[in-house]
Amino acid sequence: MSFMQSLQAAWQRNNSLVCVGLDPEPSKFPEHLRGNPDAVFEFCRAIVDATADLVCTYKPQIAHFAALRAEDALERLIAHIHDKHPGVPVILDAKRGDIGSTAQHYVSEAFDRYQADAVTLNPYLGRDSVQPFLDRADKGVILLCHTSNPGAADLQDLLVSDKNGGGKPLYQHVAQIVARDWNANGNCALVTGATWPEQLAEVRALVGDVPLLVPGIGAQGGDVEAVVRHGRSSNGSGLLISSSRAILYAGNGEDFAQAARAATLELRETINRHR
Ligand SMILES: O=c1ccn([C@@H]2O[C@H](COP(=O)(O)O)[C@@H](O)[C@H]2O)c(=O)[nH]1
Repeated sequence: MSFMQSLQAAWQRNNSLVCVGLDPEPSKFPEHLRGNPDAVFEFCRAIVDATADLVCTYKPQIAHFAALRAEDALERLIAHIHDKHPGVPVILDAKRGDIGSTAQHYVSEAFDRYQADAVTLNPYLGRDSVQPFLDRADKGVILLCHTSNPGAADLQDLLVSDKNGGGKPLYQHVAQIVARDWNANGNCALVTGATWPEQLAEVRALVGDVPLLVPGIGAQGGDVEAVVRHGRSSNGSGLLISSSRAILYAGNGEDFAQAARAATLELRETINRHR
């Protein structure tokens, strides 16, 4: 099954638009895991096993593993998700982007080494930097459009001129070229931050039913109701609403995974109330 088919199936099967972000931070782990040499894997595996029936995707952020020299834990974690929770796609949040020859290695990193189903990319280097990913029609290609951070406006809101002399913000141009030109294989999605609901609505209006990965609720303070109202697709779906810290660190005792489950359940219900 392709990423898009798995995503559609997971949206329906789990009645969920929740994407749980897997961002391990050992200083926030519960006491009983602290001395464990495999704590990163054990922590993330417990979260996954406690939430897999409530989510549409998982999104491990690669820097959180690489900084800890825990890339092998990330490989094992993704293998575990595929093995024990088949049908829940994994997005490698890597935000890659480079010239074509190097991009091929990033393709291999995401899809061969880590066996991810989709990867986040920075579109700033242009079409040829993304093409090797687009060519993997079975894999998801998720392009930064309007990110959730305060500095997103510094560059992404700058007006760019089109061929007819009209102007529009860069993020709208990204949304349009991805939906119109880069999505020939139907495997593209866009990152649009929850903290910018107006821009989210503008992107949705430009891209039809292209899926939107929406980080920025929970710890970053985005409003779930506004995200759903502005971002849902024509059938009340089309969103991967991502939360990491608010779910991972909902509890810090021995029952941390159950606390994460309760937080995921609550988020799923809040989202579904507004769909
Ligand atoms: O625009 C973006 C793109 C990616 N992220 C990533 O999502 C999570 C958010 O974590 P929270 O704890 O839910 O705030 C994190 O991995 C970021 O690198 C983003 O926040 N905004």
